[in-house]
Amino acid sequence: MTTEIINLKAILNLPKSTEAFMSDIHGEFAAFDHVLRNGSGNTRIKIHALFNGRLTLHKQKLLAFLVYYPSERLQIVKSQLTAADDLQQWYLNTFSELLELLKFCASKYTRSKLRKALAPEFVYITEELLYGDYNTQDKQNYYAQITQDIINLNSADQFIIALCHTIQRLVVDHLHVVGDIYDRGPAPDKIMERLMHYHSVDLQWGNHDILWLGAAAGSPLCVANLLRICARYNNLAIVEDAYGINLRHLSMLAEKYYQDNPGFHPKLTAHESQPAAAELAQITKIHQAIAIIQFKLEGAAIDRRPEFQMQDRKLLTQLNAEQTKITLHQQTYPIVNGCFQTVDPQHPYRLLPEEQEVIEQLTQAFSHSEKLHRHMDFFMAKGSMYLVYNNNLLIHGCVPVDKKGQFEGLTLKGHTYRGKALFDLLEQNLRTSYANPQRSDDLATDLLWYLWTGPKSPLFGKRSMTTFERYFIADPQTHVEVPNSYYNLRHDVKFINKILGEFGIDPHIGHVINGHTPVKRGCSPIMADGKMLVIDGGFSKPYQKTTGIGGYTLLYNSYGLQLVTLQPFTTRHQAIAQLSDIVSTKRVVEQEVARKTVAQTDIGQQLQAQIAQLQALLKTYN
Ligand SMILES: O=P(O)(O)OC[C@H]1O[C@](O)(COP(=O)(O)O)[C@@H](O)[C@@H]1O
Ligand SMILES: [Mn+2]
Repeated sequence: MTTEIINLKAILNLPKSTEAFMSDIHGEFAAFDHVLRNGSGNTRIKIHALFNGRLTLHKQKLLAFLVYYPSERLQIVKSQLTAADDLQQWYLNTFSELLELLKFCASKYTRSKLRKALAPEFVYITEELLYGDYNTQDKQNYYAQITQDIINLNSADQFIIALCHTIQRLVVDHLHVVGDIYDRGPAPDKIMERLMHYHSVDLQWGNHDILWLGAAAGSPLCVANLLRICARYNNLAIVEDAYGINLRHLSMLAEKYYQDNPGFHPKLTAHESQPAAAELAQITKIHQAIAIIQFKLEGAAIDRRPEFQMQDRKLLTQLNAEQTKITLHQQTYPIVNGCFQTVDPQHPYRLLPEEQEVIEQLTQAFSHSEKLHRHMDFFMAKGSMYLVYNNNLLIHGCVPVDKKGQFEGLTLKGHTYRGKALFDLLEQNLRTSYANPQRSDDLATDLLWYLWTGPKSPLFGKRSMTTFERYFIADPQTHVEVPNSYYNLRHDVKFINKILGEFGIDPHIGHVINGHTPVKRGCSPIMADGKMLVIDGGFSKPYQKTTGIGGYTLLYNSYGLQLVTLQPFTTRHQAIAQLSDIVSTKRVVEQEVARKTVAQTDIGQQLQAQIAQLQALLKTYN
């Protein structure tokens, strides 16, 4: 027991490990993967600190890229070093550089934690090489023998790859993803797989993630919205190929009722090539079919849930009899790109029997997709509406408030839920709905759709979503989505202190960390004297025009908080070939006066409680 107390106390004195925060990855797997591999720029910094003066900048870069992409870089090196002796020398140099770097990265951790991070087959050898005493002649021969054996037994590449992966793993100890893994980009499923294999992660749900959780939970409203977005961004392959959901019935319905319509052509990013004509026509028709199903389902949900207070979003009722004009807030606008052929002016929200059949079949398919469930189970296990972690509050969107900063809420059965209670209510219902995918229009399931688009949804954070107006009305004024007052008020320190207090965080030391709203070019992601940080920097390609950068990562280590700005990522191949690291600047948000230790973290608190328990036990035994 005494040894355990000594061990725990020793851990408390180690420097606080590094947390990384990212958000709004929006399906951009390659960029996300690159940032994980380069430890948000941290690896380069460590290499520089360790090798400056011994390795040229170019050699440092080569070492960094070996750590990020070991297999690919090994191939390139081997194709360049054709003489056996040169390659032999490269292996020897590389072993020693990587071991030195590994030791440096591991200095914050206990030996036992490092052991767990090593590839099992190389644990013994690595520990011998790391902790050995190189000075004595016998030992030197022994190490020379080990390294030579690794090379002779053709294990050099595997050993290097294993060391690189361990370094990648040690540079960032814990990752937070503050929402919106899904939608717009091509590979959210790959991001989920990567996260499922990541050593330590938590997730806060974003409004887009809710659509996928909702689809798996049996919500036709979420299914329709997510399919519409996939069609809009030419990403239906995610649904069909990644998650194995058959869109044939939807496609047949679309083929029967819809024609070409420029308002429903998919949005393509600069590097994406235009789909072939037949495919383009098919996507455009599906896009219309599912949008109309969505608007019909939404009208029915609004009627079913007067407590959501969304009556003003029943726009199909505002069309004139010919469906050529619409009246909103006493103003009449012409309809552009109209496609209301399945909408009965007398009963605009009634689905055609075939639409009903299609959406039921699709909802079934989503709630039965094995792979989607694997990903969503992980989202449920690691995810939440908000997280309090080391005195920081992590929320994707906002805490809804009125103009004066008073918490606004949702009233259900006479009770108003606001502030933290609103988050807890919504999370509880989400968990209920996810556990009961066979229910499709109960309150818990409808609340998932509310999370996506409701006026008091903390994940949406705007008065109303103007999807209908964006498709069918030309006047851009109707497209404006009015943000919750939170977004004005969050620049103010007092307001942020109030939010932190609501979630039980000491306002003197805490921060709020948000994603969701891309930080526009020229605007600062650091607000309220550094207590409010917005980290949606534009991983999402369509939003890079607005932000001018490729994303942010926030790092929180023993020295304080730093914000890393990333340049747009092109492709993995190009990154490796040109050694282009996308980290551009690193800004210190807050610097600790003295280096923070484990004792000052949440884990430190738990360890202290354990120590106290052990000490009490020891006393009773003595
Ligand atoms: O860029 P698009 O595809 O028009 O989407 C716009 C919609 O996305 C939203 O901004 C929500 O997505 P974000 O969570 O990424 O902001 C809606 O408020 C808006 O209606
Ligand atoms: Mn969002």
